[in-house]
Amino acid sequence: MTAGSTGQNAHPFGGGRSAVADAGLRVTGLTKAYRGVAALEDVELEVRPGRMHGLVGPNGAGKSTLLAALLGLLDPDSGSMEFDGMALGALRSRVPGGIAGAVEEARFYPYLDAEANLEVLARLDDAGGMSPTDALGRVGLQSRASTKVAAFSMGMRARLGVAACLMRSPALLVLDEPTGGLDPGVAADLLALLRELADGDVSVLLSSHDLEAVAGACDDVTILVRGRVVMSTPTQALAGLAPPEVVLRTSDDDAALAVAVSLAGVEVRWQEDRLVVRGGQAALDELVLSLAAAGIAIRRLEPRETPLRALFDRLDRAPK
Ligand SMILES: Nc1ncnc2c1ncn2[C@@H]1O[C@H](COP(=O)(O)OP(=O)(O)OP(=O)(O)O)[C@@H](O)[C@H]1O
Repeated sequence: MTAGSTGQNAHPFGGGRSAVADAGLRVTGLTKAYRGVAALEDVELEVRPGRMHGLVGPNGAGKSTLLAALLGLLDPDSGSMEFDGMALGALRSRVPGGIAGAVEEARFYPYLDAEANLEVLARLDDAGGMSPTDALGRVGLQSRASTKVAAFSMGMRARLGVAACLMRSPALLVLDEPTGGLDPGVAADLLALLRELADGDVSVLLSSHDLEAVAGACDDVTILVRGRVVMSTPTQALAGLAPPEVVLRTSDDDAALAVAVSLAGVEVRWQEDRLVVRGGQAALDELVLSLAAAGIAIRRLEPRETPLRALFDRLDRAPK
């Protein structure tokens, strides 16, 4: 699917939006089923102005369905979607200050250069926003304006997709898996670009199944599992929600087990021939000090998973 847009005249790009009551995006009770099978169930989502918001969930969680509904590419069965306090359905005019984005990857003519591709879009979709040249500059592709898109890497295509959206001067940029298929370094660069936009005047809503990457870049995260929101929180609050499991190897694992079970806040179990412990940072610090005091040397203390992965797995396993 290609870029879609909704917008309104009342709050053009930039100035004045913060004064709007109910500013930003608010989704309430959104439901969508495909042939009777629920893809979204009673979804609530809020993206406040100037924030970068990650929508995270495993495959099939409903992320693309939700973003497609926001971009007007499919109709939900029920619920409401409002932007700056106005129903999205009523905002399908192509004017600055609305929502722009892409579900699935943005597509371009491979035999045209980057600037020509954006010029085609500008002619088709006179959004009155940034010029192709300015949009290319904004995403760091100014030196590639005359390069045919056929020669573009996936990272450059992703940036060009962002540039296409920026030509609509959106207040909210909606991107489905923008880092999907990108090498970690390229993905990090793209997230840094989106972060810059969010630090400017474009709120960003992006989907991903990489909770770590999202948590590192976004201000807020909403976790969607099987069509339902299971958590929506500032990303700072994620740390410590689910302490990770840690593999512990010592000079005397049997004695270490006895020490660990005696400590509050530490869960310990054997997994095959290894000790696996789980606890918050303070509890693990206490374990380390207690092992040292008992004359037990620590040979390995290594997370088996990141805290966010632990959280994600726990939410994914939770009963419906
Ligand atoms: N056009 C469709 N027809 C029927 N079922 C669909 C359609 N699109 C999505 N679904 C189903 O709706 C559910 C949510 O799909 P969706 O693509 O929104 O999830 P997602 O979180 O974006 O997954 P992924 O990360 O794999 O893209 C899935 O069970 C999917 O099979």
